[in-house]
Amino acid sequence: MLLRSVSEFWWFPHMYSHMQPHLFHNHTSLLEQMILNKDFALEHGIPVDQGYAVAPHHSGVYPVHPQLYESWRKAWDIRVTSTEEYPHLKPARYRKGFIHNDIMDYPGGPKALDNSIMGGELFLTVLLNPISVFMTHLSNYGNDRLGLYTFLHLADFISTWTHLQLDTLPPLQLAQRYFTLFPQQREPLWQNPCDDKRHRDIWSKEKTCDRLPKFLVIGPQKTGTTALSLFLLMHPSISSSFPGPRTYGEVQFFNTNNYLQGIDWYMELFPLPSNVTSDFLFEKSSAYFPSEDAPRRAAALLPKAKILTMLINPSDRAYNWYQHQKAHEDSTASRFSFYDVISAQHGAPADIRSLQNRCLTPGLYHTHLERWLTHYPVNQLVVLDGQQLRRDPAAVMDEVQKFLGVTPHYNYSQTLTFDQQKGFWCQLSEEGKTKCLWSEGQKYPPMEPEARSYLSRYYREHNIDLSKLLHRLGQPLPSWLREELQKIS
Ligand SMILES: Nc1ncnc2c1ncn2[C@@H]1O[C@H](COP(=O)(O)OS(=O)(=O)O)[C@@H](OP(=O)(O)O)[C@H]1O
Repeated sequence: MLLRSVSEFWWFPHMYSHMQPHLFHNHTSLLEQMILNKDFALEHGIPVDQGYAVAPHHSGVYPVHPQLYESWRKAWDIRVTSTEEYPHLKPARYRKGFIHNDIMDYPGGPKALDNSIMGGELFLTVLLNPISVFMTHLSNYGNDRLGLYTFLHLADFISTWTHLQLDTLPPLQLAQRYFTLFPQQREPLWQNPCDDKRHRDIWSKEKTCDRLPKFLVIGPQKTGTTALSLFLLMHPSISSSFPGPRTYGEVQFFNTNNYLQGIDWYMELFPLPSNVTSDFLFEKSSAYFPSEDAPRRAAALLPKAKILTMLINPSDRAYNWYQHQKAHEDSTASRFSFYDVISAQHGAPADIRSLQNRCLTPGLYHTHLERWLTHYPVNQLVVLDGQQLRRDPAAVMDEVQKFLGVTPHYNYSQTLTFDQQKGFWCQLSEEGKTKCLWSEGQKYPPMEPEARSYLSRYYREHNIDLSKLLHRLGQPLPSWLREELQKIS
């Protein structure tokens, strides 16, 4: 009987029966189940080209199960789903859409019917959202008579009490309209699937949130973050991410398009800790510090993480960075002197202005720290002194251990040694060998006085703001900042 009326309803382009995709870890078997269903549909002339699917039990869409997205696209060319519950489970009117792997997910409405038609939650959902999607289950609603009742009355109530005009479109067009209305929602904001039991329940049992970092070293670049990472890894309870692909060993998840790969991609880059409570995973991506996106995204996924930042005099940082670019044969850095780059004015060629921007902007420490502090509480962020790390790394590492609360206490003064030839502190192995970061010491000449005084002036107000911020945070002023402030007075 149903097959005779195929043009009257939409087929369920999913797996055979009502299977939950997050229970299938293996992509191939998930796909097989979908193909079984599709073969059935094809055999009986049921249309399968609508590009729209809903996940049974809301499983696999959010928290994202990449296997589902892959199979959906391969088997059914799914382009849109209205499976609900992203990223906040309640209330319904606050739900948002997102796009992952080119599949659009936009929010649906309540599953359960309550007394919310007449001015309640259901009514508000329609009133406050230009687009609402509702699903009903034949079996849930007394063969859907209750569903019919509810929506007829809802429409009635809305047309009686408001000037809203109700309209409808097929799923794909509706989703397109949705993301035109809310372009800012196109990008997902990943949250920790283990923070909410309801999310955990519809997440694969083979995945674990233990593979997420407990702290981040956020940079900025050229302040000594690689040395800090090397020293951190000497601690028996601390491990880092594996080297990220294509980003010079850094993961760069929160600040780049890597973020769009999803959290499975991110978690794969971490080892499984042997002891979840005492092991500390971290990653260092020094471009996180000045990133507009990183603090918001990091705080959504890792709200409890500790944030380590290392600062040196921003003028020195700019100079080190420029020399680094030059050593890596950046064509603009090779053609223009440091002074030319930092002092370029508005009308200067675009390439030099772009290099200038990348060189100077990370040094606006106060601005970037304030951004991190709008997303993380003060006690989760520490500002380390990069100049002190160069002079007395054991003291900095003691401060870091205390801040992280990592055990056992590791004695860095016995395991770090100063290499006179290289001019840096290096790791001393048990066999008495030294492991340094660079094979040679610094190769470039000191900064010219003209450039230094230009930058001192350039960063003056920012340094004053930074000192006020550190004061507010109860964190000591690094020596370089004191020196810069003395120049002002
Ligand atoms: N112990 C030790 N060994 C080696 N290098 C040390 C050390 N402590 C601090 N530094 C300083 O670190 C500077 C490089 O900073 P980063 O590691 O943050 O650079 S990067 O952004 O990751 O490329 C690097 O800057 P350059 O000298 O300009 O290369 C060093 O001055």
